[in-house]
Amino acid sequence: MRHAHAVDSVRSAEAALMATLPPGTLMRRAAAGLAAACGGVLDGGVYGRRVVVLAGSGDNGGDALYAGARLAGRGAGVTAVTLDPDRAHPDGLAALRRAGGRITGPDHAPAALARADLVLDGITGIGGKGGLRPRAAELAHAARAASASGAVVVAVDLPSGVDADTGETPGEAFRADATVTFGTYKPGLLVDPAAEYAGALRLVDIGLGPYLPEPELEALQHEDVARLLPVPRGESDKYRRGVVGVVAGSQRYPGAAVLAVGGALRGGAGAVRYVGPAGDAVIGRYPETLVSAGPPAKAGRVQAWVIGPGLGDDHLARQSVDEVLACDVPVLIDADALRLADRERVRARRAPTLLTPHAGEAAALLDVAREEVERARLSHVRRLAAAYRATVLLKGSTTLVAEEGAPARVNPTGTAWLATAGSGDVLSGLTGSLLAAGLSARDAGSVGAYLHGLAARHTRHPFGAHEIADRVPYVWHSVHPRA
Ligand SMILES: NC(=O)C1=CN([C@@H]2O[C@H](COP(=O)(O)OP(=O)(O)OC[C@H]3O[C@@H](n4cnc5c(N)ncnc54)[C@H](OP(=O)(O)O)[C@@H]3O)[C@@H](O)[C@H]2O)[C@@H](O)CC1
Ligand SMILES: [K+]
Repeated sequence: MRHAHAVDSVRSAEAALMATLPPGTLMRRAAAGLAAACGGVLDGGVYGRRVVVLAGSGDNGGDALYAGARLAGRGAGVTAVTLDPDRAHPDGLAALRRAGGRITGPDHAPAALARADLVLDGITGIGGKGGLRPRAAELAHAARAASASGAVVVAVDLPSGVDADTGETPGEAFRADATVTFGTYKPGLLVDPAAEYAGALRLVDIGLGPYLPEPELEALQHEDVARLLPVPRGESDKYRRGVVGVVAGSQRYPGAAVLAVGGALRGGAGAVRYVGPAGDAVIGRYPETLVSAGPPAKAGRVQAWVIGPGLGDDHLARQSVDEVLACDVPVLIDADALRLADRERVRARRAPTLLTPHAGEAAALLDVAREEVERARLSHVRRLAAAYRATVLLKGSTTLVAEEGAPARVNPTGTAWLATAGSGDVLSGLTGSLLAAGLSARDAGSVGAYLHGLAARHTRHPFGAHEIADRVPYVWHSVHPRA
């Protein structure tokens, strides 16, 4: 599992750890890890390469200057550009001077950057507030130009200008090829739009671990998913493995039913029961489906319901949403059903409810503009989870799963190729199937998003949504070969 902690937690852990160590130890650890990581990103090694350190006035600049000193010690030509020469980290400057580095002011930045092989962004880290101020923004522009001419930009702890806690980018920010972060990930490194500025992530262990509280955010890795995947046992039969009911599709959109059932068949439940008017299309593609014309209340027992893809909003759709919400089993609410599900009824449910909106649907439920949700995804997914007292999976470039009282989850496997018609229908079926197989709403949401993203990454693009469903068994096997 990858963990991300809020700035306040990092600061408290740092203070507790620092009290046990000689002064300067943590910065030395950070700088050593940073310098080693820089060596790794420079093809052909450090010796003789031109490094430009952009140093702000806080400890983030200190880290960058100390790392610059180490790189100079390994034979790099290092120039530090201090944003404010009178306030730059004095010990860091002294270390760099001793190692043979040059120190200059912002006026000389364009010339230095034009020849750089490597740029270290040490303007702000977790102490940054708001978008970059004008002089720092100019350096970010100059670094972008250097990057376009082939320099590698490495952000120190965070790309300067992104919000560490929220993943928001309130103004100008650095764009990095890689970010070397210290002690723990920060939410802003994992959540878009900021995550897009961070490039490849590298964590340097500085010993904070024992002092960190519960994370703000976590991201499942292969081994976590392998542990959570439902695996049939010797005594399993199709009912014990779980039956997932799918209420989807309409005369107008039969394809949504086919895609949701396609996802559901690949999510580990023992059987898929389809309820709705698209039974012929579903059976034509997936003859193993148990089909009934409806309504859901008469369809027979299921361990979880998925309702919404292509459902429409006619009388039948409303009745189906009512009946499904009345069931005492987990329910996944997607697409059209999000609009039809009464908030108070969802809040009153005792069995788990999982809402799976994209940004536009989440915005409509919260009565805000879509751009607001996209700008601050983490806070909006949390607001929605609180408003509905439910688990919420917010789809998008970095899919998030939130539930009150637990760390939010961010999906690390997403790809922009998933922005294709019907992709959400497959996800809802797949995730509902995991619910029926016994996973909690939070686990089902995050495992569903993980497999869905991974399947897309392993499908040749451009692809149609049904191909994602077809690819799930392959990635399931790659995550858990023995299951
Ligand atoms: N915690 C840990 O465990 C460890 C932390 N470590 C390191 O310390 C870093 C935190 O250092 P920090 O607290 O000194 O703050 P930092 O990020 O340098 O920023 C403050 C400076 O930025 C400026 N500034 C602010 N906003 C700005 C803006 N929009 N645009 C432009 N400038 C802006 C602000 O200016 P001021 O407001 O003072 O005028 C001030 O000069 C952390 O990220 C990590 O790298 C490691 O060494 C080891 C362990
Ligand atoms: K930085």
